[in-house]
Amino acid sequence: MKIEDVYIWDINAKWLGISPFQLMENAGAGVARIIEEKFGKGLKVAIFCGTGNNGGDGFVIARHLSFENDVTVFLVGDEIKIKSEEAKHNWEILKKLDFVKIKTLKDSTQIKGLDLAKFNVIVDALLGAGTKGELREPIKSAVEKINEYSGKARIVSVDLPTGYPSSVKVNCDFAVTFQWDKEEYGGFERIIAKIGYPKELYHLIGPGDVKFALRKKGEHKGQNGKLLVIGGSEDYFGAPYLAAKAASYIVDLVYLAMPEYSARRINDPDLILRPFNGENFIEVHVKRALELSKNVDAVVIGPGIGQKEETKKFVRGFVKQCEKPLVIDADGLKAIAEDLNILEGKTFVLTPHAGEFKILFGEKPEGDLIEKVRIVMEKAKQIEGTILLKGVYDIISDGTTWKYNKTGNRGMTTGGTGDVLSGIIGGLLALGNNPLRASAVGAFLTGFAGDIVKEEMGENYTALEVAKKVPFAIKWALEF
Ligand SMILES: NC(=O)C1=CN([C@@H]2O[C@H](COP(=O)(O)OP(=O)(O)OC[C@H]3O[C@@H](n4cnc5c(N)ncnc54)[C@H](O)[C@@H]3O)[C@@H](O)[C@H]2O)[C@@H](O)CC1
Ligand SMILES: [K+]
Repeated sequence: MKIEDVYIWDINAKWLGISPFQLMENAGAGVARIIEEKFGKGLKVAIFCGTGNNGGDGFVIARHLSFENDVTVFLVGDEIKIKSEEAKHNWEILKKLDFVKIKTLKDSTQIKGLDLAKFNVIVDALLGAGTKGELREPIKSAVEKINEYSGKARIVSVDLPTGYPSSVKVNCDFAVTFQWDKEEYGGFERIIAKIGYPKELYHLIGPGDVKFALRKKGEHKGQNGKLLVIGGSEDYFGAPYLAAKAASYIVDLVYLAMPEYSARRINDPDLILRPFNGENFIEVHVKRALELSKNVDAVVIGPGIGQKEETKKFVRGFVKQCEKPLVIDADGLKAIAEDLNILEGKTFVLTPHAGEFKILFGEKPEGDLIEKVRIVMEKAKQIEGTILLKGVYDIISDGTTWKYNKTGNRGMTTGGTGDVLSGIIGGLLALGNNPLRASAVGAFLTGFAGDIVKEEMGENYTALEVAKKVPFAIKWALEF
């Protein structure tokens, strides 16, 4: 696992209601259990704690070990610097215990004079994942003190050897790392303690994914994404409009390419209209559509584009030559279903519901979540692209991994929510997200926007209302 994944999962775990108190308790209990398993009981243990949450884990370890061992806690730093609620809570408990000795070490001279010879286990709970820059005093002296006993006592680091990855770091026998071994870690022995994260974190999309997908890049117009939406026909003008409108809340610029006939009905200053002559897209339009695509970061094609034979040829012609990441939706899916080979070598997302999935792949995704996942993954692997199967649970796979989404409600069966979804995915692709993340976050945000609308007006709403709540869904996630 990467540290980036852990950042996302921490937020999603909180969203599931898993509290920092639970995690800290499990972390501390896990380390204490491993220490007793490895070294037995009746130990003399020194636990060096910092004032952050790594230190908080140390307070919990002290309590767990105190039952059958002789424990001394060295708090390195001032008690008033213990900031987080969970660390403070565990510190207050510790202070009530008569059988745990506590010594506060506020400066390095106190640390330098310490004699630790009587301890057979030293726990390093000074600093962990929150370390910034070179070690400062008095932490630095505490690290040096611990290292004096390297080879004499068993040294166990909590999460990370304090100081890692710099050269001044605790020289531990092993570190107890939580839940996942991170790819970035190396050069010290690690034992993993699970701390109560459920399997959902691998697959369920939450606000952590959104935060990660929406980090702003530039300060200039156009640096935060340019999207082209191609859709509309003599029969439909609302569908491409909804896709473009939704995307306009995510990227800096949205170009909306539509047949002139229906483009005349659009009057929205947030969008840049690019009308094409006639009533429907036809093959001769491919060249100009490709030119437009050169100026953007991603393209959505399909909403309301219709199913005329000429139009389907246009879609296939465009997709085949387009070099930008693509979202192919609605009637666009029906056009490419006739020749999936044109997708070869492309970066793309297909967004079918179950019926469109059957048209694309000749098989209806049925069964429970796991069975549907199997089918979606298999097809994604086959076409070497990303598929988002829309449903009560949206399922997303790029053929290698899969995600699912549970936001949304019954009201979203209203026409046009699929167009909003494809617009948002397009926007997220234009921001530089990979297709899996763009689709996953797109599904989450669309459903969440729908949930916000439902809160306000019940289940009888329309897709435009969903699009307009997208910024609120994003704001909620970013502030989570
Ligand atoms: N979900 C999570 O995030 C979990 C985190 N846990 C623990 O929480 C730790 C992270 O906690 P925090 O974010 O509070 O960070 P840390 O406790 O690792 O460090 C923060 C503290 O270190 C000080 N500090 C930072 N850089 C320093 C430097 N170079 N020299 C001296 N002092 C420095 C800061 O002023 C602050 O007091 C993890 O390593 C792990 O041990 C566990 O409780 C399990 C769950
Ligand atoms: K540590």
